[in-house]
Amino acid sequence: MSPKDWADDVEEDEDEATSDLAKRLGAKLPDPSDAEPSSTTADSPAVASLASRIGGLSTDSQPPAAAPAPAKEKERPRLNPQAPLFAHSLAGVKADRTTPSSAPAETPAAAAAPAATPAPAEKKEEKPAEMNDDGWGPGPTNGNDGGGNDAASGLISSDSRFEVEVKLADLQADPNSPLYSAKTFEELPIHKDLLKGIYAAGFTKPSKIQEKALPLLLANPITNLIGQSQSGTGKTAAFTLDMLSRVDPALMTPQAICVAPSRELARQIQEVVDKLGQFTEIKTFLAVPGSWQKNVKIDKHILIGTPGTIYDMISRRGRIFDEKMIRVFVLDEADEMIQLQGLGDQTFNIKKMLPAGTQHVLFSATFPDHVRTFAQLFAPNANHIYLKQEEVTVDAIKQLYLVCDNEDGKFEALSRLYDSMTIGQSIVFVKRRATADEIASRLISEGHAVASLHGEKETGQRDEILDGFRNGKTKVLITTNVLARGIDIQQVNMVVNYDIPVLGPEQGWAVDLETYIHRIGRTGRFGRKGCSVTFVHDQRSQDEVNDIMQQTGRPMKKIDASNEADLEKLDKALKAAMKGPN
Ligand SMILES: Nc1ncnc2c1ncn2[C@@H]1O[C@H](COP(=O)(O)OP(=O)(O)OP(=O)(O)O)[C@@H](O)[C@H]1O
Repeated sequence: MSPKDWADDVEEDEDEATSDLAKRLGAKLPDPSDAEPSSTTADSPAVASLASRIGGLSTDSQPPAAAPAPAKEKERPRLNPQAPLFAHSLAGVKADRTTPSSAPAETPAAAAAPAATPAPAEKKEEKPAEMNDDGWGPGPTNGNDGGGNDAASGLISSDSRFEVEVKLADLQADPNSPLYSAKTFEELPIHKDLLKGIYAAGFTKPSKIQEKALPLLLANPITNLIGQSQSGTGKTAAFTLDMLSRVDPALMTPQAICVAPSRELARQIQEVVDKLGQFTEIKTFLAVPGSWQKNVKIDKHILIGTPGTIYDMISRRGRIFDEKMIRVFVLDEADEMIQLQGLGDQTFNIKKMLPAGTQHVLFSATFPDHVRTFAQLFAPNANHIYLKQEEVTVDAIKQLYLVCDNEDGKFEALSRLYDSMTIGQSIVFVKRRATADEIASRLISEGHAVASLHGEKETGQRDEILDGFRNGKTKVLITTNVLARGIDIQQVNMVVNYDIPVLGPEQGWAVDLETYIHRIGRTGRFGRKGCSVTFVHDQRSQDEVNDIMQQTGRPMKKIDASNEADLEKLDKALKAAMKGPN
């Protein structure tokens, strides 16, 4: 894999800052091939080096978040008491809104895992890799969305239960669901103009992560937050409402930055911020390559973008925006954003330039143990909301694997799936860009509405392809890891892992569990159901699937592409997934 290929999956079109990073990464990265990178796991020396760099950051001596250094704080802009959202809307300071009585304390200990994990239902004994004979495996081994009730938790476990419909309201009333909420948005410390935006977006109740994170995020004094919640459970709205609450609309300069690993995700986040903030005066700016001009100041309140571009802007020392005005720094997909071989360098470089007292907010569906250490160094004294390992995947996503004869048999199986299934929309993940293009053109020649998207395409073309998929013009998107994280398209009811994601050579090409979890999380969003189908074509890929089952503690049902009964069941499951929870 060439250094460029390794780096450019996520930042391929970044400018100088990225090429510099790519050069530096290049020195360490072997295996020239055209594979798209998976997020990489830093090994111990890397951890040590990163930790030492964090230790040397000028802002590292960030005060305990709850008590920003007074001297530095004085340099910061003064609050505008007239600002409609700022200050008055924040938790604990809004006189006319009662702070929720159950708002968690501000100490990390008080906000640790239990905050995200209400009294767990009685656990069943785990038997990760065993299958039932009923064709679709057992219900959840332990769970967070149905307490073992297949109808509520996922797709089907027997035909008799297949028709049971579970509504979003049911899921939000189930204490074991990540969508559960004991509260309403009104009970949370959110300004009325933002409430209007929330209701206009169609949200009626907060999800668990929103309910838990918002009081912590909005409390004063400002405290950092590291928040983990399953894919598709509403993390974006949680950090978006924090940014919207903390900027002063009267100050026409960026005051919050959100970084994401891909331009597609940055665009999507910008849409969410614009939607939730539509009844405010707050404006956003998309900071991706080509979107800004040197020496032209940005007068918008919230910057959302990829880290190479934002670092490039910020390193121009006030000519694009004044970094001293930044109050909130959000890392979406934070585990990826702080990994050394991913986007870590630029993210750390941005952090170094921000004033003391900036709130650091890190969100992801995955925080592997070694990354938690980084995260805690990056966001000192943060409140933590972590999931237990067995809670990381949602049961609403039925995980299957499909056995093919060999590598060539994978395309035949895929083609068969699309010929015989009633598939709404689906995303197929492959390792190499060339494979994405090749599969797309073969499926197109068979008459399917397919597109491919990867890091080598022009940025404008990438936007057009994703928009086409979002609005249903294309039904199948063949892509690489560039879309593995964050992309939210509710009608996607199937994810195919045509190639199983693996880590780099330094990790012995081991299964990339985090990428697997994020990939399958493109379906089954916010209470909807979905299927993931992982292709197995030899002993190695079978071992990888076994490894995934073992690590997630979730069984995966084996399906045979040549078995009509299996295909029929998959078809039924996909049809159920298309109904959605509402
Ligand atoms: N309170 C809510 N009520 C109803 N829908 C919601 C609510 N909060 C978020 N959603 C919807 O849920 C979907 C998933 O949300 P979002 O994209 O924020 O998930 P996420 O947790 O960031 O997932 P990922 O880990 O994949 O990035 C979105 O379509 C969003 O509009």
